[in-house]
Amino acid sequence: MSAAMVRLENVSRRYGPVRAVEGLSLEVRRGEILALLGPSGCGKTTTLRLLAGFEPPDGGRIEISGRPVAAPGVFVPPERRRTGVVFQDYALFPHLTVRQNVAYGLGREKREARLEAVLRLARLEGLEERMPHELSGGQQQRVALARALAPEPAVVLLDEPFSNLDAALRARVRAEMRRILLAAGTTALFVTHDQEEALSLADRVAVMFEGRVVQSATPEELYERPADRRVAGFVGEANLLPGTAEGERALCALGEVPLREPARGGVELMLRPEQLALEPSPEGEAEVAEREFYGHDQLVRLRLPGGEGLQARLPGSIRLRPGERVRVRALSPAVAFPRPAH
Ligand SMILES: Nc1ncnc2c1ncn2[C@@H]1O[C@H](COP(=O)(O)OP(=O)(O)OP(=O)(O)O)[C@@H](O)[C@H]1O
Repeated sequence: MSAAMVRLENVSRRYGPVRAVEGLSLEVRRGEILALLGPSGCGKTTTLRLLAGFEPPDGGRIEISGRPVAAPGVFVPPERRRTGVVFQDYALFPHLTVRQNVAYGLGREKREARLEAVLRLARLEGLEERMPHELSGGQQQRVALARALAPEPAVVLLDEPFSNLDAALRARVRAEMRRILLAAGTTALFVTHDQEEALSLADRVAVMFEGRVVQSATPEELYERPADRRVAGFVGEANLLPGTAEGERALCALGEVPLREPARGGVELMLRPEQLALEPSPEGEAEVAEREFYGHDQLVRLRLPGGEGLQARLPGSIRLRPGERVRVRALSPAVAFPRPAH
């Protein structure tokens, strides 16, 4: 396993009575792209600012490349942390050309060779003499990324890097950014509130709620084995059903369902909509309530006899009508959470 390039240990930051970051611990490994994912106001931007050194933490320890940059009695200023920052609005210098923007912050000795390499890496050849206002949003973002990468930082920090781009452009720019970061071999941490962005771009995702990280995992692990119901609902759509676990399986309104991890007693079962298969049957336990057709697939809302709702994601070609009865089967094991206390 590669060493941690960035380490935050029990870091806190308050603004008056607001605990923006509270006991946060997190590691970013050398060469990985980590997404810090959480709802608005959970402290993502504050974490990024603490890492960049724009403000000091109230407590805890931050290390970059094995060196403490913030700890009791230690505070290394931003320009000596070896971090590159890509701001949400890119913050390009409007009166400087693309070349001058990227060259900013490069020492004179290394400048020419490194500048050409970074411009090529970020596919900015041919745009070097343009001014920022003469560029598209995606191109501006590549300039901001090139400027951050130019001094070969230990870690690149990106704040909501796609929020200024329209939806159609986002997926393409995302793949492009991943390609550039991988080619640069850099360690990167980006913050986002968009689960799709986090899952599709990052090697690992850290989910943050109320100032702390509650789970760090690969995108697949996070989606398939969320730590609790809140993470489950934040990283995707989650069906939650009460059940009784008996080791490797559980009993619930769908009958017997296999479990990912053995459990016993009262549990709450989590099944993703695409884990459910439906079969029309007059004796089926569920009734089709609604159907949303998307072409490539469809979302079918079901009602169980106890009144609980369920959602199933199915190929668009399967025809089901509201009012029809269906049998519901789990195609893969459910995750069992402890039953919430009422
Ligand atoms: N300079 C500040 N002064 C006072 N409160 C602040 C300051 N900066 C952030 N906060 C508060 O700290 C909390 C965390 O803010 P932060 O910007 O880190 O969240 P975020 O997860 O990045 O949210 P968003 O996705 O909306 O940008 C919020 O309640 C915010 O209002």
